[in-house]
Amino acid sequence: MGLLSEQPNVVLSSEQLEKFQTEGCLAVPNFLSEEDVEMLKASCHQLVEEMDPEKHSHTIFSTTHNEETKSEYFLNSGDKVRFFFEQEAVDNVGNLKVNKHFALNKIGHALHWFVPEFKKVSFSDKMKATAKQLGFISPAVVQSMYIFKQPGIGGEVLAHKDCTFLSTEPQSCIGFWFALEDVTLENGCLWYSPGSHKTPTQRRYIRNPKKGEALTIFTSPPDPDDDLNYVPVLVPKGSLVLINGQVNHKSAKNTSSKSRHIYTFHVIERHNAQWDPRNWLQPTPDMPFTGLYENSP
Ligand SMILES: O=C(O)CCC(=O)C(=O)O
Ligand SMILES: [Fe+2]
Repeated sequence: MGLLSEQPNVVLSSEQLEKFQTEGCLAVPNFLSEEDVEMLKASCHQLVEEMDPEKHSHTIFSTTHNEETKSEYFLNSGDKVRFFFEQEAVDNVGNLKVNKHFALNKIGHALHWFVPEFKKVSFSDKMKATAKQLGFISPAVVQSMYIFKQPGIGGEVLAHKDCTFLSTEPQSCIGFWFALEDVTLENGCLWYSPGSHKTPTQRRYIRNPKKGEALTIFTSPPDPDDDLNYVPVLVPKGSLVLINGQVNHKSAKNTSSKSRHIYTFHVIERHNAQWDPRNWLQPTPDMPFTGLYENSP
C-alpha cells in the first residue's frame, strides 16, 4: 500500500475528490473491513429477529405508492428504529406473505444513534476523516437507513435528489452509502446521472402545513429527467458510495434471487448553513441532530 494508508487522515485521493466534485457520486472500494460488514449485517439480523411483524406490518414503504406519506409511523421515525415493509410482502389485510427476514424494505431512521454497531461505524475516525476531506466544518448525521432490496420483491427507488428530502440553505447534504453485499445490475444497483448535481431543484418533500390532509407533500412535480444519462454503480461489498445531495440517482426493482443489503446515512453542514424548517425530518428533544466530529461510538 502506498501513501494513503500511511496518513490516517487521508482516505480519499485527490483524483477521487475531483471525480466526486465533477460527477456528484463516487465509489470507494474497500472502505469498510470485512468484520465491519459482517457486524452490521448481524446487528440488523438481530433487530429483525426481535421485531414483531404484528406491530409494524401496516407500514409499507414504497416510493411509487402513497401509503407511507399518510403515516405518522414514518413521520415520527427520525429519532427511532422503525421497520418498513415491502409492498409485495404484505397482503391486503396486513399479514406477511413471506418470512419476516425477507419482508422489509428498510429500517430507519436513527440506527446510527440507537444501535451500537451502527453508531460504531457511523462515528468512526475514518468517517470523520472522510467528512473533513469533503470540506465539512460542522457536520451532523441527520438520518440513517438499512435498505434490504429483497430478492424478487425489493422495490424500485424513483429518481430523486436527496436535497428534496434533506434540504439546507445553501445545499450541503452528502449521502454515505455502504454496500454490505456485492451490488450488481441484477440485484438493483444504484444509478446516477453524472454532473446532474449542478442543476438545482426547488422540489421539496415537506410536512404538510395544512392539517387534516396527507402529513407530507411534495411542493412540485418531479423535474424533467433524462434516463439516458444514468450510469450504474457496480461495487463489491465493503465499498462506500458518496452521493452528492443534488445528484439524480435511483435504483431498479430487484428481480434477482440475491438481496442487496446496504447501510446509508446522510450528513449535512451546520456551519453557515440553515436546516429547512419545512423538511419532513426535524430534530427532536430525544435526538437533536448528532454532530459527526463531537460524537464517538
Ligand atoms: O439504495 C437505494 O436503492 C437508494 C438509496 C438512496 O436513494 C439514498 O441512499 O439516498
Ligand atoms: Fe437518495
